[in-house]
Amino acid sequence: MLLTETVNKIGVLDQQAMAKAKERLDNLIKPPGSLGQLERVAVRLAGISGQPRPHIGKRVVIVMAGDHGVVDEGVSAAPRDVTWQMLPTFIKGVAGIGVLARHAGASITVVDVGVAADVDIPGVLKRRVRAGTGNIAAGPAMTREEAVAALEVGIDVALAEIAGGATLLALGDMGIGNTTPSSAILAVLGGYSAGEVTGRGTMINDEVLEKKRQAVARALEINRPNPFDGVDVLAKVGGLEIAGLAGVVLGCASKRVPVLVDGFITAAAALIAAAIKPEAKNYMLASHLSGEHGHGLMLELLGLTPMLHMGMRLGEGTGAALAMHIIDAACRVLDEMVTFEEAGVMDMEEEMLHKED
Ligand SMILES: Cc1cc2ncn([C@H]3O[C@H](COP(=O)(O)O)[C@@H](O)[C@H]3O)c2cc1C
Ligand SMILES: O=C(O)c1cccnc1
Repeated sequence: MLLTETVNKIGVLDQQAMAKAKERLDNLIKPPGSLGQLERVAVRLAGISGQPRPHIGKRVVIVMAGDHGVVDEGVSAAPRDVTWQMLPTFIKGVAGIGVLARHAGASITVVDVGVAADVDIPGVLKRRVRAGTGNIAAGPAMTREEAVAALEVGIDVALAEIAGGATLLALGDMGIGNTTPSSAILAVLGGYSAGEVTGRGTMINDEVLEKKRQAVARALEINRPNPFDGVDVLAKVGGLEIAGLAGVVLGCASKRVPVLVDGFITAAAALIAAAIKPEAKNYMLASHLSGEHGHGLMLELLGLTPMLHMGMRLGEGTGAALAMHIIDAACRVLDEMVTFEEAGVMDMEEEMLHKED
């Protein structure tokens, strides 16, 4: 089975490459640690790739799309059909992710893992496991077999991109209603109540927010997901695009390729991947802190520090695409800055010794 095979390949970070990267950063012509998180990102990339001076070349944003039965509860400000209607705009490069991916030199791969409408959109990879999930406020989102199939779609897509030369993948989501299952996932895996994790998604009003909280509470009550079984949580209160994205994380981790987590929905997918295989967290980088309430709690559970604080709350992979600029900057600093020795600049320790003389 592709899932088991992939999970078994996921291991620890390369400590030797990290130590070498850290040593070089400490010897560059600057006070130690003065480039802050940029340095920590560079060290993490070294540990992921196993290269003391990592190079990021081809990068791809993978946008997974799926629909959600829970939309019937009136939890979103947008109608279900917006899910499929957005897909051609991704392909044309005119949506938020189109612009930001282009700006970051990334291509976009759009995958239909579970759109409800009977449509075929040119340019979209059709890997539909089922036409939308069941309503989680009334029963499970999908069967365990469907959850595994959707996870494997994600693994398959990630492995194909990596085989095609991608050295960095970013997660993007499209699915009206998907902040509801994402809230439910956070509640189960973080041990929170529905009230603590449910936010405004597409900027819903107070009345809709209350309905959404109740839908999340009912989803937890009716389905009783097992927090120690990531696939069970995914099948009972997840989503098809969330499953696909969790699969992308596992695929990247199995190939030692860094994966950029975007906002609330992709972080829910990252939580599922981490519940399936805790070491998968090693290969994740948090791009930004979303404006969606609860995203910070997810990143905390994952042990990730976001690079950007932009108040973005769109999804689609937009925050992840923007953070690619930081990834590039981190690699270039590590590779292109010179050491005290290379520059013939007296290093700080040496100077201290002189002062003591
Ligand atoms: C036009 C439009 C474009 C989007 N692109 C991403 N989302 C984001 O909003 C949705 C989640 O919010 P909720 O759970 O409140 O429905 C997802 O599709 C997510 O990708 C969009 C939403 C809309 C309306
Ligand atoms: O954090 C996100 O990515 C997000 C938040 C609200 C709606 N859609 C996406």
